[in-house]
Amino acid sequence: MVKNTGLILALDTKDPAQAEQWAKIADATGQMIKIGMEFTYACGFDAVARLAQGRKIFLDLKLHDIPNTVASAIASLASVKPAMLTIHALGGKDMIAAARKSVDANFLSGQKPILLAVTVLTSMNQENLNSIGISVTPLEQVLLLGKMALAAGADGLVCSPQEVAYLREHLGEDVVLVVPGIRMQDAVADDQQRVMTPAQARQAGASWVVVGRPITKAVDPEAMAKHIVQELQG
Ligand SMILES: O=c1ccn([C@@H]2O[C@H](COP(=O)(O)O)[C@@H](O)[C@H]2O)c(=O)[nH]1
Repeated sequence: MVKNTGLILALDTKDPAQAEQWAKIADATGQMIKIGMEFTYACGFDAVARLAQGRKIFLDLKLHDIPNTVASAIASLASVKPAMLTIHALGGKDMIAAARKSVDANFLSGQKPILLAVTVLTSMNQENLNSIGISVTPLEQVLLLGKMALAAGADGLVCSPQEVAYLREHLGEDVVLVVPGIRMQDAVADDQQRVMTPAQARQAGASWVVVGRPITKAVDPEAMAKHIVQELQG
């Protein structure tokens, strides 16, 4: 049976008023919001905390540094109480294990964020991988990093929708798979390379899809969010 897939709305803006307006769309459709580097660096953590009030947030800062630095950074994020948090799988198993330890030590039980490891960015294709010295396919690289990250303590993975069915086959039904790289049929992909539609991502087995521009740049963002929620419910 195909499970339902949740929608996470990416609030990629430097404007707190704009972010709040989009967050209200997520509230109205009962969805989670994603706050990333753009908003956090432009507006600061007080603004992140204000947006997070009464909401579930996915804090997508893609931490990637030496283990001690990542662990300390995660401790500093505890006050924001994110529901999900990202680190880069490319930081390796020691960094991921340190992130796991820090989540367990610094968040109250019941308030621990889902620790997600970003595998291969959805903006990368085979040529991009080759250019950084990786000769396997995106599919193989995502599985390799995914297995390593889960063994080191991550709760789930960020990958493209194109890898989801393969990961489900190899990693099982329970792993949390959060999936950006979502575009409507025949829409422009922007800087995304490995894309699928919301319905295809659901069919493949995504736990959550992350959608930004297809909603925020739509003529009617709320109507588009509702449409995507419907697609995700089959
Ligand atoms: O591999 C990744 C990891 C994160 N993202 C983030 O998702 C959204 C996608 O936005 P769109 O406008 O729908 O393309 C964005 O915030 C990225 O930072 C990703 O795209 N790929």
